[in-house]
Amino acid sequence: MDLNQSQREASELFEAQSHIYRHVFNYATSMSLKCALELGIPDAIHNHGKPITIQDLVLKLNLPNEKTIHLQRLMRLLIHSKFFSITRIDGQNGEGENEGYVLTAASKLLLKNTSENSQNIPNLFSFAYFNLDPVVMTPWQFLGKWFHESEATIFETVNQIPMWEFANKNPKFNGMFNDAMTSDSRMMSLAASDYHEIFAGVHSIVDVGGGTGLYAKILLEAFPHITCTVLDLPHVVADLTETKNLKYVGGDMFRSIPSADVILFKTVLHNWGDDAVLKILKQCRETIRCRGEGGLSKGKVIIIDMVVDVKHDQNEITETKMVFDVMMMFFLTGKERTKDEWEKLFLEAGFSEYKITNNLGLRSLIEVFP
Ligand SMILES: C[S@@+](CC[C@H](N)C(=O)[O-])C[C@H]1O[C@@H](n2cnc3c(N)ncnc32)[C@H](O)[C@@H]1O
Ligand SMILES: O=c1cc(-c2ccc(O)cc2)oc2c(O)c(O)ccc12
Repeated sequence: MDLNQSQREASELFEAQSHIYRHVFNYATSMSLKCALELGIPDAIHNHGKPITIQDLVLKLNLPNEKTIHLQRLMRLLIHSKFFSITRIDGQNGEGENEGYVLTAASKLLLKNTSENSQNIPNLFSFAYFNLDPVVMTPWQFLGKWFHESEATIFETVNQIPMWEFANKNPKFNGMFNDAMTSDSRMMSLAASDYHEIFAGVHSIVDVGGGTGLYAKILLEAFPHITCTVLDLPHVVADLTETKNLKYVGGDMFRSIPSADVILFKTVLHNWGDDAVLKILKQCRETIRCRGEGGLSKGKVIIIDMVVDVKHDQNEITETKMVFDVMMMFFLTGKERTKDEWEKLFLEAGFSEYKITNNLGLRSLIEVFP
């Protein structure tokens, strides 16, 4: 059927309305996901060991029977958002056909961190839980206000002090943030064994801003001959257990970075603006130069962070990288960088070459050479 001009305009506006509603209510999907995590739905489905009917799910979650229909509707949204899937179950004892919920790749990553599911098995429960907590979500309400104010970040507009200081003063926030970052680091175990070439000839690593050391442990498991020093702020590394080849140093990367064959920054440099990153990279360049003069291997810097690539990345990946970019800007004065933006910093800091490996999903591994 041919549409006339006014029908075409109306259709375009209805589409625009739908687009607006989808984005205005994006938070409803996030909050429904949070609800599923609070209720323990992924674990209940996982522990059932086979597709679970809505009736059994209500029982497992200890919910009142009258909430069955509400749970079913929550599940319908989360199935549509690819967090769960539904499959047919052949009825037993002549009960006829039924349907059961199963996990998807996304909900398998959201199982709670039980002892059965610990260490290096990827798990993003703590990451999701932290980012859906009111402490993290509330400041987003004040973006407009922040644009009129003089604080460097929205975190300061809302909490009066920068985030790292806040973490130092609030053990609960510090614990939740570190757990979230550790949970994000677990994903790295999926690619560690691909890095034989990258870590060939490497005997020592300093993981700068390495948090509680999970990524260091993943690397040491894959390359046991290496020794690793994790440098982080004193309140982050206090009371952590060292091993023969894993040491912790409490300090400030802007003051001093211990020397090593590899100076590693995993999701650290995107927390900072260009001036701060340049300062850190120049310091790394100097450390590497001095090692060369001392007859040691010159070494390299390894950065694990996002590289924004609108031309080649899928739309969903680009959107996520841009969300991280504004999150880094509003909360930490940081940014997600394009290849050209990274290159400019490397050259300005005195490095001559770099190589990007893309096998970490949203993140890339960048080797930077003197
Ligand atoms: C986003 S987290 C990344 C942690 C870890 N690399 C990971 O990927 O899980 C950034 C880390 O930088 C640390 N950090 C912030 N300022 C620092 C400083 N001045 N010196 C050393 N570490 C710092 C934080 O405490 C935090 O652990
Ligand atoms: O996923 C995150 C979240 C944060 C974050 C968001 C809001 C806050 O009030 C504090 C922290 O920070 C992150 C971060 O620094 C990082 O390097 C990776 C991920 C996240």
